[in-house]
Amino acid sequence: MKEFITLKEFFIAHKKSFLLGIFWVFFVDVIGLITPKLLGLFVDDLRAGELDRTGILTYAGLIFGAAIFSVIARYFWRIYIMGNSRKAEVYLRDKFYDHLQKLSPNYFNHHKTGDLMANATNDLGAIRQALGPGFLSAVDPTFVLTFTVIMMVYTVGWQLTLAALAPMPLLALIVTMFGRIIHKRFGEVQAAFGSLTDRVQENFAGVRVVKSFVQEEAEIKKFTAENKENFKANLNLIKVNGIYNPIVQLVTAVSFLIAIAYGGILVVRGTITLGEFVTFNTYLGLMTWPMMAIGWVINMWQRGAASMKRINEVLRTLPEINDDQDLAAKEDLEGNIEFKNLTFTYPGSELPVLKDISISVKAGQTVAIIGRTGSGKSTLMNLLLRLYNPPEGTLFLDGVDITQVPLSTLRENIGYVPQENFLFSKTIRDNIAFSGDGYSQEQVEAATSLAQVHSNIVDFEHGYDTMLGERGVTLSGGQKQRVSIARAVIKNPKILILDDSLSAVDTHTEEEILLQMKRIMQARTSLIIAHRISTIKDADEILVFDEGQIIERGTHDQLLELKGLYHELHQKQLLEDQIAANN
Ligand SMILES: Nc1ncnc2c1ncn2[C@@H]1O[C@H](COP(=O)(O)OP(=O)(O)OP(=O)(O)O)[C@@H](O)[C@H]1O
Repeated sequence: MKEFITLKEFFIAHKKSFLLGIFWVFFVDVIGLITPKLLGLFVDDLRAGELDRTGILTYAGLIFGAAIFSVIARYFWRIYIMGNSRKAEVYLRDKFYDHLQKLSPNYFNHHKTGDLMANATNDLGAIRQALGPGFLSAVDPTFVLTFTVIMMVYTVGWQLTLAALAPMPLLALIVTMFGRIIHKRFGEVQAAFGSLTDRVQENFAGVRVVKSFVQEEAEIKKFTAENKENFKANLNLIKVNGIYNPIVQLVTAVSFLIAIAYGGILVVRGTITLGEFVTFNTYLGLMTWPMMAIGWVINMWQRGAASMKRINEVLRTLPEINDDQDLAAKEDLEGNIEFKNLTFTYPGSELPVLKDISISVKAGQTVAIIGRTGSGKSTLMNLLLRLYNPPEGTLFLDGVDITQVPLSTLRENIGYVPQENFLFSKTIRDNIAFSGDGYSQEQVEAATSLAQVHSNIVDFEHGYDTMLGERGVTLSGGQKQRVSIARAVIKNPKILILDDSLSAVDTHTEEEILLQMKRIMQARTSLIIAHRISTIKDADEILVFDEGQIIERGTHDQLLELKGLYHELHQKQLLEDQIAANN
């Protein structure tokens, strides 16, 4: 139960409607006690021959009136109690999503999307069930059981009441025992579902790879196996529920057996009237549901608590990358970057990916990085964006340690074109204006013109309103790259990072983009990672990376003179260009 502390603020804010919900349950349960009493009096009056037509109609009218009150009150308990559970679900889902947005990229490297989706759907559903039907089924039976036992003793005395309720401790035992098994099996259902969602999600995301490797059949088989596991887990839960409910009903039937036998004898002896016997049995009937509900409630609360625990585990994960508490307010950056003897190892890895890197970039300069794949180029940019934490004292912006620059200032001042050009399933305009709502059409077009993609966009039937992704068109690799560039430059950033962002555009377009960029980036800093020498040859400084180290550095001409790796790459690319031209 302590897991529900996460919802403390919610409970406090909504205590009034919780109390109102409880009031309406109380009201319904009190009305529920009237009907059996009326029924008993009716039987006794009928037996005594004291009822005429008006008397019968009066009883019928009273019983009907009680039913009407009960119906109205039930409507209100539903509105308050179920309504609150829905509100709690919304509150928690917002909190959960909010927290996920704050977690570092590294968290998502180690947690499966399917599991997080299961948290956001199944777990939140189980919590809602606990707070809605679970809460109702705790309050309602408590009232019903208490009031009914009092009324039973009042009507027929304690002996018959005690005798009829004798099997109830057994029921409590069964309920607790089954509760544990059900809890365990529910956990298995959750795990199986998480695994299934994970497979589906990954499969759809990688559909092109699956098809190009002709793995449809193999994937279908794997899915079928997971689906069966999911089915088995659910069936195991159904089986235990299937035994549980009849056993509970059997125990209640024993109660009735005692009530009829012993109660019948008391009527014959004249200790109680027939009407009281009817009232008592009707009360006993009222107790069946609360008795069953005890198990149901325990079950539902256990599920809810297990789900809450899983959600709490996520909520209690602190973001690895966060602003220091006593951070000086710094709202702007000039764009001076300095890496000082930086050595970096990814969290959880053993070997460093970057070794003793020292680079100094003055505001307005363009520095380019080239090197073999896996040599640590993107890692350097990840650190500059503080997607990972660099060791203290190794990375400075305008002379301030990066850990002392507020994250919002840092990221708002960087225009980043990632290697994977992820675009959202939204319109092209919305994708470009992703970093803010206030961009005008002119600003969007200026960005796309710079990125040389404006003419492509206006050629689409819906122009800037063209939907991308699952619900729309698929852009070519080069178009995607250029839309990504437009998305970064529209921010007018102090620092622009292009991570292999021109690889899919032809050399002529590349030249155009670079020329335009040079114009707007004069007072800004650019870091360009590329594999093609044509992209970087005009940079103020070019760094050649190999196995996490800078092995050569200088301008294009200086590096050619060195006759090292850069020279080798240059020769290779010249040859490739010549072959392409000949073809
Ligand atoms: N999140 C991570 N956790 C652990 N290791 C990582 C992580 N990201 C990258 N690496 C490793 O760090 C090394 C450098 O990767 P990085 O992406 O920086 O190389 P790169 O030079 O940009 O390569 P490419 O030119 O292919 O993009 C690789 O060996 C890679 O496997």
